[in-house]
Amino acid sequence: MENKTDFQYPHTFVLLGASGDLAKKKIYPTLWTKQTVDEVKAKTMKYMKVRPGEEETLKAFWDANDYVPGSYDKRIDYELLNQEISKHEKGPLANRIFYLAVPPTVFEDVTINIRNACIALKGYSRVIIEKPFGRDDESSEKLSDHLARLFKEEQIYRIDHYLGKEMVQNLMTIRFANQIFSPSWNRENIASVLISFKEPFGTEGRGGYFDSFGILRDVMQNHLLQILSLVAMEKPVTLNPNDIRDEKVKVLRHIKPIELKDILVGQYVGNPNGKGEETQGYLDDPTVPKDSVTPTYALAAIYINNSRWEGVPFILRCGKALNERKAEVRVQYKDVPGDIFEGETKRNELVIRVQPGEALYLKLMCKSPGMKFNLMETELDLTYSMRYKETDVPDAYERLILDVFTGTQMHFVRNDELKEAWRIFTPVLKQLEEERFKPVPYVYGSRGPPEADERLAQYDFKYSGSYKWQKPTLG
Ligand SMILES: NC(=O)C1=CN([C@@H]2O[C@H](COP(=O)(O)OP(=O)(O)OC[C@H]3O[C@@H](n4cnc5c(N)ncnc54)[C@H](OP(=O)(O)O)[C@@H]3O)[C@@H](O)[C@H]2O)C=CC1
Ligand SMILES: O=C1O[C@H](COP(=O)(O)O)[C@@H](O)[C@H](O)[C@H]1O
Repeated sequence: MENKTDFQYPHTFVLLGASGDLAKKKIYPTLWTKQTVDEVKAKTMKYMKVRPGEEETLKAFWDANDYVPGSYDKRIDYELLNQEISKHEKGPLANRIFYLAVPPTVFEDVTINIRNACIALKGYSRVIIEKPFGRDDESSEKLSDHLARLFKEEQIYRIDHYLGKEMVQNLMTIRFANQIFSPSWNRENIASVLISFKEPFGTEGRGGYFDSFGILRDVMQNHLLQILSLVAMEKPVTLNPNDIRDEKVKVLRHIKPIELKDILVGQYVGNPNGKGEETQGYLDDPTVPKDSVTPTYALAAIYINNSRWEGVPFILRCGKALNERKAEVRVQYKDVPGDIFEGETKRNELVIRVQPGEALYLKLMCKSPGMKFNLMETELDLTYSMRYKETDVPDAYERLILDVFTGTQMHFVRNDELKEAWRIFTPVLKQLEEERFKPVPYVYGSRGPPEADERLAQYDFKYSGSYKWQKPTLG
């Protein structure tokens, strides 16, 4: 039987929303890393990572692009698109991938028109979709039902680009290919798990979109919850994508909907001593309503009601306009019982740094080197830039788009996962919005609202303040 993903056959990649922000910043640069239209090209060029010597390949890449203008809701335009694609489909097999980088308002029209006018006749048709997958359980289900009427689940690739990040993909390996972690990965040994996302910039004039979603929908309900499920799930039966996603769904089903008492929401205010953008608070963004209560920061404690995790807080924390860019997982072990070191021991912590600079480090206690018998905090450290100097870590979208070509759904969100995620978040989102719950302020460029550190302590995450890291020097 012929291999339908064989790259000798034409694969048409249709980017709906080619002139938009997502296309410009993520999709074209990804496709290139390996488009026509001078307009698209001009907008995109500054985001393309072009290495010396790749100029010819870049030219060939742009030459292979066509731009078909049209309306999202007019079938005739899709028929023209279909004709355009067909021109390139010589030979017996040809596949089509449709990337929907379009606003949610046109989503239904676009998918119906693709289904009615653009389905491949000589190969597979796959659709890649990006969040928002709805804004609550009801709207998400409506969208899922709509898609299910048009496409089979195996044709739908729901992107959560965090699932394409090196260290997120590494979570399963760290957990299930190392006997050292498996026996301690439970409530007996682990005090808390902290999963953080921090960005050092605010909405910068793009608050219009953000304001109707907020950080909980933008980051927590998807990226952070996906990471949580990989950290907490049971070992899958095999590496088959459905076996893995079965386990992710199972662990999510053990989580009750988040309650208001377990959530802290914040909104950034300008820093009067800052420079440029830093002086601007969220409400100063002209595209944001002046009385907006949309959170730009959130911390939530999630409990997994199963025998492995009962009582262990999984703290999800995310925010914009903070002091740094960072995404990481901190698995904090419990205090050593029966301490013989007069309270000097500090908790072990396994840190999985997703970005920037992939790293895995385990904080542990050692005797300080030398004659004394003092304890000191130190680490076992795997820093990717040091250990894997020659390896180019691909961008999340590069991996994920390649997965679509090859039909690998392991790193994509299945319909039932999405349903569970909305079940967990919808009640609290509704409550926050219906009560117009006021977020606590935090200063642009800070670590977030001071109240967040109090919450961390409340949820059994201990910060010692004494750990000092010495960056290894070469030689
Ligand atoms: N391989 C590598 O590249 C390694 C790098 N390092 C670096 O060393 C430095 C220190 O390591 P780190 O693991 O952060 O250890 P720390 O113990 O210094 O800090 C742990 C985390 O606690 C949070 N924190 C800071 N202040 C408080 C507070 N008052 N209350 C509660 N939480 C607080 C910070 O995160 P937040 O601000 O997000 O709350 C911080 O990341 C970091 O810059 C780290 O990147 C360390 C080891 C290996
Ligand atoms: O999905 C989103 O992610 C980006 C952050 O992605 P990263 O890969 O740069 O960490 C965030 O800026 C955006 O608000 C959100 O929608």
